Amino acid sequence: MTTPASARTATLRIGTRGSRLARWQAEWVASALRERHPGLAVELIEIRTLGDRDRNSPLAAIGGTGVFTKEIQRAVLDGSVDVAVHSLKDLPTMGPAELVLAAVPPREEVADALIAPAHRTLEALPAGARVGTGSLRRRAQLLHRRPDLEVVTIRGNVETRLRQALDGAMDAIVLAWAGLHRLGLHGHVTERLAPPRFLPAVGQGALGIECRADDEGTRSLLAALDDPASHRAVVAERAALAELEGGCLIPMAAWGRDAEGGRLALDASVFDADGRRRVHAADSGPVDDPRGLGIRVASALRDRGAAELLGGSIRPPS
Ligand SMILES: NCc1[nH]cc(CCC(=O)O)c1CC(=O)O
Repeated sequence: MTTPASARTATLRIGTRGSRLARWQAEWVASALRERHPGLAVELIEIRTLGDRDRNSPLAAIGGTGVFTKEIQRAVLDGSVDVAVHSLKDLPTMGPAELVLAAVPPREEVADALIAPAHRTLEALPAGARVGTGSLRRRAQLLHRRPDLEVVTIRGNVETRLRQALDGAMDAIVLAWAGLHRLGLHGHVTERLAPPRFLPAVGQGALGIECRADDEGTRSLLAALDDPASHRAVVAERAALAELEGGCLIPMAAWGRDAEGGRLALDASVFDADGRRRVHAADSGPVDDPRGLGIRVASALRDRGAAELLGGSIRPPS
């Protein structure tokens, strides 16, 4: 039997990472739930992930995909929380079968953002300028356009990375527009790196809200937060990524969105590590088959040599 929202007495517990961005996102979900379900009690439970405990190692070295999400998923599986709120970008495509992606709320802008206090734009950066990013996808796209830049690996939360550009340790950094906007830090952005010119990561700008697949009560509460257009766009992007057997650590970019004629469109690219080579594919399909579209675009990428490019890219050691 499904428990109607109004009949629920226990507090709905939301598991979140402790970073300011993660807490903002979980708070957003909590207030949206309270708004949709008056009387519902919701609380946040902070969970430390491997990615939070080790702030210095490159992500690829500390276990690759899922370093920000596994512990939160485990808490949902063992019942210590009911709901996990993730940045969808950080959520591996292959998750535990007992969990379901119950809702994808309206997506933020998917663009990346350049913060280059002195030079303002990618074009205007001088040769040899130091640009900080921890993302292979951003690195490859930056070097694809500007092979003369020095791309420097940086890690840390949004605020830590932003400081490195503002205090002059870097000439520029690239971050997701969405995270900066949510934290009210978008005033520092000097150039928007938006598709189709600069393609985002799979799931960028979207939240992924998970719960146990057999928890009908929670599923129906979460369904009220789902935005079907955002949901199908990320399902298409994630299907393409899964089909290429990639995680968040491969230099792949994708951009799904509703397009003209009531169709769903998907662009995707993969790069080699230094951005010299790029393989691109684009297609569209009916809105009710986002997975099919993702798989078609992935096989087009494969036909154009994607596997060969990715074979030479950095992989987690284990
Ligand atoms: N990997 C970290 C991460 N995960 C989600 C976001 C930003 C928010 C989003 O893309 O939804 C960020 C920071 C960044 O890439 O700048």
